[in-house]
Amino acid sequence: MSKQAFQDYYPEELSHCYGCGSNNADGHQLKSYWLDEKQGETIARFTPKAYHTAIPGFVYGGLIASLIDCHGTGSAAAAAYQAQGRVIGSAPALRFVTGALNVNFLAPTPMGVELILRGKITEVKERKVIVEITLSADDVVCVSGSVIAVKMPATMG
Ligand SMILES: CCCCCCCC(=O)SCCNC(=O)CCNC(=O)[C@H](O)C(C)(C)COP(=O)(O)OP(=O)(O)OC[C@H]1O[C@@H](n2cnc3c(N)ncnc32)[C@H](O)[C@@H]1OP(=O)(O)O
Repeated sequence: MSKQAFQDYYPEELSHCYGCGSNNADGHQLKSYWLDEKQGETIARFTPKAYHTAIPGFVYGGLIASLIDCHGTGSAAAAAYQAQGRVIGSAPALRFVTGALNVNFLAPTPMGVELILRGKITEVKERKVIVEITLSADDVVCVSGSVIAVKMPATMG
């Protein structure tokens, strides 16, 4: 696993994201890493707080969607650097936003355990990266999803 999170390379001015920005004290501050860079596999971990409850004992689906979203866009940025043979974080910055987010809730996600997000890069183009993601709790895949990440338009930053 890589030591530094992809989000740690985001510049200060782009680190306010509710899902993964280190400058957002009220956000989730999700951190994503390479699990196996050669295979295009990434990982993130998150333990929901009590207020992330949907029904007592189970995690709110909107939280799960945002974790998949940010693990996807972070993984996309890392994959884009990799595809260009560049060191992650080097200038000019490569940043991705969500073009499309698909989430399938396969089984209820229990509260009280660490959730594991695994990403697999399935397509890398100059302006678009697709990441397939699963979310597991206690080794059970509770959610699958995908993110179509598109290079951040100049109008956004
Ligand atoms: C910096 C870190 C930030 C972390 C971000 C965290 C995640 C977020 O919450 S981001 C905020 C939510 N997202 C947004 O607000 C984005 C708003 N949308 C936009 O700005 C634009 O529609 C944008 C950038 C997604 C696409 O722009 P557009 O000019 O249409 O892209 P374009 O260059 O034509 O398309 C590139 C590729 O993406 C595909 N694509 C674009 N949008 C979509 C979509 N909605 N669904 C599927 N595919 C899409 C195109 O088909 C094209 O694919 P291909 O190359 O295979 O033909």
